[in-house]
Amino acid sequence: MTPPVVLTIAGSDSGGGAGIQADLKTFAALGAFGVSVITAVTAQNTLGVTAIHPIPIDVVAAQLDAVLDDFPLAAVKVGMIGDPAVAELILDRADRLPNLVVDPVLVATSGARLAETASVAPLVAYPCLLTPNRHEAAALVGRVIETAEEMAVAADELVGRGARAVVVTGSEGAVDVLRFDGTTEVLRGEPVRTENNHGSGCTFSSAIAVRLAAGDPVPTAVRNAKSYVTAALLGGRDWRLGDGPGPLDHFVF
Ligand SMILES: Nc1ncnc2c1ncn2[C@@H]1O[C@H](COP(=O)(O)OP(=O)(O)OP(=O)(O)O)[C@@H](O)[C@H]1O
Ligand SMILES: Cc1ncc(COP(=O)(O)O)c(N)n1
Repeated sequence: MTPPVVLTIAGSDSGGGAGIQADLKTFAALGAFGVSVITAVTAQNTLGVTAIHPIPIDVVAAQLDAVLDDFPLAAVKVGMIGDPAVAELILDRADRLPNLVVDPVLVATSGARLAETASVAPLVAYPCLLTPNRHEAAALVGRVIETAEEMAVAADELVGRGARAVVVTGSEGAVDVLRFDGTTEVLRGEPVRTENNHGSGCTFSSAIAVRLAAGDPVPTAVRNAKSYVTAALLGGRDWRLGDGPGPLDHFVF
């Protein structure tokens, strides 16, 4: 059977745990055919990021148009975009990008800055499904976010700016807050004790995109994606890949 085609527009992680590599593994694990538009090449491993090379905007646009000219897309995930021009490009082609999920990647788990807040700002006002972690949500609304209540207020504020739905993720505590269609849902997952969480946000947003492509309504897609991330965290809990925070086991099933 022909699988749904899901696109990732994101940066490459040479360490294979986050970015394009995590996205394509997630798509494959969950039954979608992945296509990709690379916005930046990072030299990265589990210990940190040593170089970032943004791809020239005309090459980013050429990749996107090559994909759009030949594939029927069922969903699109956006990750690291180092340049506001990439956000403008996505907005320009948005009517051909269904089920748009935007992970506003700003800082890697290792602490390295991957993008400026201004580079994702144009997309935040578009009716997409936005998946900031607490720190990214804080950067977007301009104040510190700690509690689930503060996550809910921030999610509501971001919906007010134009997002269709917002999930603020809580990392290790496994408490996420979804704001969609006038209601707030607090999702309490199983906290996994692990060092290996590199790429959890990339994996989560990619899994949401696949579930939307499969026809799940937004709240179901988010819950299913969360279950998948928990399973992938549990699967990779005891392996050692690199000396720093390692990747998840995307093929845990
Ligand atoms: N240790 C953990 N145990 C259970 N769930 C976790 C854990 N760490 C992250 N998660 C879940 O993973 C998903 C992704 O959230 P997270 O906050 O880690 O994203 P992120 O910080 O943006 O990740 P990244 O920086 O890798 O993009 C959320 O559903 C979150 O609850
Ligand atoms: C290319 C790229 N995209 C996204 C992330 C965020 O993932 P994490 O916060 O787990 O490092 C990353 N490290 N690298």
